[in-house]
Amino acid sequence: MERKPESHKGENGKVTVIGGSKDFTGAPALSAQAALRTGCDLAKIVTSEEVSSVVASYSENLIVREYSSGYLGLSGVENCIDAVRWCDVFVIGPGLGNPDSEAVGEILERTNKTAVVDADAIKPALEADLSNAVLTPHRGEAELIKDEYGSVESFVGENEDIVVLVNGETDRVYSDKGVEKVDAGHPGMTVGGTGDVLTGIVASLISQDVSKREAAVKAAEINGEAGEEAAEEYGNSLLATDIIDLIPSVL
Ligand SMILES: NC(=O)C1=CN([C@@H]2O[C@H](COP(=O)(O)OP(=O)(O)OC[C@H]3O[C@@H](n4cnc5c(N)ncnc54)[C@H](OP(=O)(O)O)[C@@H]3O)[C@@H](O)[C@H]2O)[C@@H](O)CC1
Ligand SMILES: Nc1ncnc2c1ncn2[C@@H]1O[C@H](COP(=O)(O)OP(=O)(O)O)[C@@H](O)[C@H]1O
Ligand SMILES: [Mg+2]
Repeated sequence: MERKPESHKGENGKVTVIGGSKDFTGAPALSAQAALRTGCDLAKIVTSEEVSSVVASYSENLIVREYSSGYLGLSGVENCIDAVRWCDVFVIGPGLGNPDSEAVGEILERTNKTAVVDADAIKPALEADLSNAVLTPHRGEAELIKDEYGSVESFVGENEDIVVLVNGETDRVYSDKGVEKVDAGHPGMTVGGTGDVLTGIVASLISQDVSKREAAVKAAEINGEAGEEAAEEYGNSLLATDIIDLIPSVL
C-alpha cells in the first residue's frame, strides 16, 4: 500500500482490538502489534479493567482503553462501540475468555465497520445478525459453523459481505467467490498466539483499503511466510512474537 507523502496520522488505518480478560492478557496485544507491523497507523485495545495496565505495559505503541471490569458484558458495550466508531476496522475475540453473547452480538449489530471475528467471539457472532465480517476460526472453532450451517460454504453462500478464513495446516478462505487455499506456514505455528497475530494482519490490511477477501488471503500468506522464516531460526520453538517481528521482512 503506497503512502501519500502528505498523509496525516491515522489516515493509513486505525484498528481497534476488543479483547483480553483476566484469563488472557497477551492475545489482544499480539493482535494489535501485528496490525501495527502490517502498516496501520494506530491500534487501540479495549480490554478488561483488571488487565488494562498489564496490556498497556507490553508496548509504548499501544493505546489501551477499558470495556468494563470482569468479562465483556452489556455494561462494556458502550465503551466498545465508542472505540469502534474511532476505527476503520475492528477485531473482536482474542482473549475475551467468557464474554456475554448478547454483548458481542450488540457490538456487531450496532456498528457498520468491518469486524474481524475470532476466538471467543465466534460462537456469539454465529447467533447474531452478522454482516460485514471476516471470521478467522481455527478448525475447532470452524466446527461450530459446520454444526449450525452444515458447512462453511453454505454459511458464506452468496453472502458477499461475509468471509471465513479457516486456519490450520492449510488455510482456506471462503467467500462468495468460492474457496481459496493458502499453504504457507509451519507446524511450529501451533504455538499459542499465532491466530491472534493473524487477526491483526487481516484487520490492518482492511484498514488500508484492502478488500475483506483479499485481506484474508494476503494475511494467511504473510502470517504463514513469517512463520516459515521464524521456523528457519527457531524451529518448533518459534513464538507468536517472532512472527510479528518478521512481518516487515515478509512485506
Ligand atoms: N498469549 C495469549 O494470551 C493467548 C491467548 N489465546 C486465547 O485463548 C483463547 C482460546 O484460544 P484457542 O485457540 O487456544 O482455543 P482452544 O481452547 O484451543 O479452542 C477453542 C475451541 O475450539 C475447540 N478446538 C480447538 N482445537 C480444535 C481442533 N483441532 N479440532 C476440534 N476442536 C478444536 C476447543 O475444543 P476442546 O479442545 O476444548 O474440546 C474449544 O472448544 C482465545 O481467546 C485466544 O485468543 C490463545 O490464542 C493463545 C495465546
Ligand atoms: N501445522 C500448521 N502448519 C502451518 N500453520 C499452522 C499450523 N497450525 C496452525 N497454523 C497457523 O497458526 C495459526 C493458528 O491459529 P489459532 O489456532 O487460532 O492460534 P491461537 O488461537 O493460539 O492464536 C493460524 O494462523 C494457522 O494458519
Ligand atoms: Mg485462535
